[in-house]
Formats: sequence, C-alpha cells, structure tokens
Amino acid sequence: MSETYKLDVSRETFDDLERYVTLLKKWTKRINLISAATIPVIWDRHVRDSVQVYRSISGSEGIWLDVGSGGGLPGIVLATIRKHEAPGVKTVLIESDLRKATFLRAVSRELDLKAEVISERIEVADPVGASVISARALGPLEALLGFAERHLAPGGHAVFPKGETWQKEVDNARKTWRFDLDVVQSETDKKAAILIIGGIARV
Ligand SMILES: C[S@@+](CC[C@H](N)C(=O)[O-])C[C@H]1O[C@@H](n2cnc3c(N)ncnc32)[C@H](O)[C@@H]1O
Repeated sequence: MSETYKLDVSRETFDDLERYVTLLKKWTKRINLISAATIPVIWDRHVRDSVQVYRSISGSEGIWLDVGSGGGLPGIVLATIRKHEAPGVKTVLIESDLRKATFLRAVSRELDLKAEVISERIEVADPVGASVISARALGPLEALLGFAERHLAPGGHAVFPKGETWQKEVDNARKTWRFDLDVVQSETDKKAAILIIGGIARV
C-alpha cells in the first residue's frame, strides 16, 4: 500500500490502519459495516475522512467519545492515532448494534488500542464526561447536540463532519441550541465541512 503520502500519520500508525482496513474488509462480508460500493475507495472515503476529523481539533488529551461508530469510522481511526500520538488516553465508542460492537472490540484487542466499546443507545448510556465527542453519518445536527449535551464534560467540544447541507443544519439547530461554531472545510469534499462546536446550551 503506498497511501502514506496522503495521510498525515506516522508509519507505525499507518501500519495499524492497514491492519484495521484488512479486518474491516473481512468482517464487512458478514456484517454490513460499510457499503460495498465504497470498498474500492476505502482509504480516501473513510480513513482519510476520519484522520481529518482528528486533525481538526488540537489538544484532545481527555476522553474522546465517538457515537454511532458503526464499523469504527471515525472511532477506531481516532483510537489508532491516539495509541501512537497520545498513549494512555482513552477513546470511548458507543454503538448499539451488538454485532458491530463485537467487531469494534475485536479490532481494539487486535491493535492493542485503549478503547472502550459501549453497546448501548447513546441516549441511555451513562454520561461519559468526554472532552471531545464526534459522530459521522449519524443524524441531524440538532439531535447530535443533544448527545453532546449528555456526554461532554464542561468546556468540551463536539466535532461533527457534515455534508453539503451543513449550513441548513446549523440554521435549524440554532432554533433549539446556542453554541459557538468553527467551520473547517473538508479536504475530501469541497462542499462538506467539519463543524467544531463548543458552549452548547439549550435556547
Ligand atoms: C449510518 S451508521 C454510521 C457509522 C459510522 N459512523 C460511519 O460513518 O461509517 C450509524 C451507526 O450508528 C448506530 N446508531 C444509530 N443510532 C444509535 C443510537 N441511538 N445509539 C447507539 N448507536 C446508534 C447504528 O447502529 C449505526 O451503526
């Protein structure tokens, strides 16, 4: 694999990400972890997209919580980068589908990640007290902010990659929520954005 030039990660991290991608491809034949159509573009579409979620916010030394992790995007990618760049800090993944949670635990064991997988619904899982929360392809911003309110520690931030309708979602969410917003343009899709959100409170 000669993709390292595209990814802002070390050789060691890249090697672990290759092992993850191998497991993801293997398990997705049995469990629908990613759509079959995206397997040929797995590195650009999924891994690179997840790396940029990590890079969009600095100083994430506390718990990073990824909700609705599915096949581990971005949760497993984040935990893999943290294994090498912030050893000892915990990443928590919430995924209610038991088969997907089993996959996430298997990858975590295989790659020796400091990741905890909680197989419960985000709305009922005990509050995690995370410094950062992320979610990819999970739901509208308005709903994600409810998850952030439940699971973030005071002063924490949410990092939500969003598609081209991000501005509409922000406008809609402002009817229910007050928040500070930074917008980082996506490298993988010029119309998409990563929303960095702090100061979340109900209107
Ligand atoms: C569309 S998938 C996205 C998966 C992954 N984040 C990605 O980008 O490929 C949404 C995932 O969230 C999980 N999910 C949906 N609602 C949930 C909830 N309320 N609590 C926990 N997991 C949930 C689903 O089981 C599914 O695996």
